[in-house]
Amino acid sequence: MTDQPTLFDLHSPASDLPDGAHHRSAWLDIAQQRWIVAQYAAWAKGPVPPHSPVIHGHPMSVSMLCLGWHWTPGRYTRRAVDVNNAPVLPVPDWLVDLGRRAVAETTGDAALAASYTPDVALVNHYPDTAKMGMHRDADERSDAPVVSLSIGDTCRFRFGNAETRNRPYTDLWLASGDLFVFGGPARRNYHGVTKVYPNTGPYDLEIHGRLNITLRQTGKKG
Ligand SMILES: O=C(O)CCC(=O)C(=O)O
Ligand SMILES: [Fe+2]
Repeated sequence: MTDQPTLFDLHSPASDLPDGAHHRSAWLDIAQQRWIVAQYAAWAKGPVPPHSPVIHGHPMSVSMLCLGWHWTPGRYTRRAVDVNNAPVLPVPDWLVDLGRRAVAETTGDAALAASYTPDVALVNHYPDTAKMGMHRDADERSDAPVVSLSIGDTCRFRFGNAETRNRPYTDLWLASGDLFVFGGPARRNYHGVTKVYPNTGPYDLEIHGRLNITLRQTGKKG
């Protein structure tokens, strides 16, 4: 029990975050979260099922579902080259709209929000013991922000600096419905998920573990 987040931990000060990184708690209400879980169930039926990408010979502990473009380490392709070579589903318009609202509300930059057109969504499902090592989202040519939505179990999220996987970094807790946006000077900062806290999500969501959606703009043409 000692490694469960305490009430104090859950209110980690957002002011610790570097410029360009923003955290909004409970940004999605429970009805929106439930609806997104239902969309996930539909996406997971295919044509490309969730899969664990292999990095340096090791499968990731998360299972990933891609919309818009398929991600494999280092590149985006239209077909799921490492799964079944089927074309991935498009990014739905409601998700693009949600991304624009997220950018507008966190950055206050209306022009940036209006031009934000995420063409890929990576949907990661974290079972109880899954983690994601410190990495940079660096396979996109565009500097447009990354918008991240969390649903289900709470995780400990580590947001660091652009140079190394090590300190300085900020640990914060992403709970169900939370929004995290990183762009501008923080767009290439290292980040990762160091722990998921089992059974901490809303009891009435039809998902076990944690779901995270990141929206990105690849900068790729057609
Ligand atoms: O699960 C998260 O909160 C972060 C996911 C992430 O960093 C990624 O998909 O690149
Ligand atoms: Fe990432």
